[in-house]
Amino acid sequence: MTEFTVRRPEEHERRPAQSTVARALHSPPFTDEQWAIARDAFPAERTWAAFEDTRPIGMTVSAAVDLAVPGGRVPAAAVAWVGVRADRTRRGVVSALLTTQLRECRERGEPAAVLHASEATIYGRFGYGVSSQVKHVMVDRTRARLRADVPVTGSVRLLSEAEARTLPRELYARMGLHRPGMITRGDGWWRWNHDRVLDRDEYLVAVHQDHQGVDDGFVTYRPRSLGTFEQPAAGEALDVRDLHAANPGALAGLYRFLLSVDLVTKIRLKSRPIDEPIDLVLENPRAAEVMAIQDHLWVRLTDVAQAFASRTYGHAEPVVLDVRDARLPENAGRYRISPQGAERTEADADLELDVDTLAMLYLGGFPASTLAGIGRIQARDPEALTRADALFRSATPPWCGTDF
Ligand SMILES: CC(=O)SCCNC(=O)CCNC(=O)[C@H](O)C(C)(C)COP(=O)(O)OP(=O)(O)OC[C@H]1O[C@@H](n2cnc3c(N)ncnc32)[C@H](O)[C@@H]1OP(=O)(O)O
Repeated sequence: MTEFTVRRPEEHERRPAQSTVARALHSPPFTDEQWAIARDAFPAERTWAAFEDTRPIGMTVSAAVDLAVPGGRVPAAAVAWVGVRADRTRRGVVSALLTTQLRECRERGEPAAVLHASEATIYGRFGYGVSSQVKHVMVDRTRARLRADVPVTGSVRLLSEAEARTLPRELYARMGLHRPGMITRGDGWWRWNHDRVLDRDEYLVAVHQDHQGVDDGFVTYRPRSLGTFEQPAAGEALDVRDLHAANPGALAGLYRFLLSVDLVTKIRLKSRPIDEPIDLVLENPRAAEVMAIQDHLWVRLTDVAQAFASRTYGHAEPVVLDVRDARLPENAGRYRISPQGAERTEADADLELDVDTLAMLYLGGFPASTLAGIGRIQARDPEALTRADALFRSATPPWCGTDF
């Protein structure tokens, strides 16, 4: 088996390394135009590549973001572009890359790494756990009518091409990280995931403005013909890519707008919050069908003590967790969690769990009692599960809302 080394790519090696991952993800290598954006969006100082001699065979990269956690936020690494050449898989390349990246993340003072997984079987072994789920919803517009009691708090306007580039950025920043799991979006994110996509795929942007004239929500969407030779009159589907609203009125206004677009028979909303009430605003809730529920944000706590210190807790008697972490053993040990915060302790543990399961608990997406019920938490004191449920609960289910 060939040897490989993990290191930062030299400047001239970055594009070949990135193209290796593009190939692993079954995409063509980057064009000059794509690379001009990608080279800034995925910074050199946050890239690791694996080389056989001078030939790249795998890569991972991350962007610096803030991650919203219950009651606060933490600096985090948003990991992307993980891949290994198809003829060099299953020989430990990604294990070496991700272990290096996780250690760097911890040393850099980022207590969490986050990602969206191509497959749900890859990342658990590296200590990542599913922290939020999403639903994909298809609305049958031919049967969907808004209930009369859905509030009207403003109006919606379509943006010009120039506004479509700038206004969503300002709005997203102004709305803030209002749910655990949300992340900040840097300039590189907007150039790669928004501007480039508007140009390439002809997305449109609509903005909701309240009665006081304040913009408070936006949706990025595009029409897609459903017509075929057999069914030429199938109409259009509206594919919703990005939808954020600062309040329920703005959300309802954006739904109202999408439902009003002529010639449309289907509205496809991808990766929406589990608790989003798109069905409940309709006279016939079954006109909004959940097509899939999926894992979305995977979190890896690289510095458990710092991560614990960065969030707030609900009201309950304290609980002591014994955390196992073979890959980053500095995290292993017992932590006492109380409404006042978290601290290392020598006290006996109430609950034992691996660090990937801790990630499921951390943002409040999965109750400790559920995780114990499926064997992911070992409870020495079953009463402690009720306390942990209350301590780790989040006011809203976590949702990332940003693809990266
Ligand atoms: C955040 C993102 O970018 S998600 C995108 C991830 N990339 C892709 O899906 C692109 C296509 N796939 C690939 O490039 C590679 O197969 C990768 C990155 C998934 C895995 O890379 P490899 O170098 O083969 O992984 P490596 O050899 O280190 O395997 C480590 C372990 O994970 C297991 N593993 C690796 N890939 C998978 C998989 N897809 N499903 C299940 N298990 C896997 C291996 O069997 C091995 O298990 P072991 O520790 O019990 O022996």
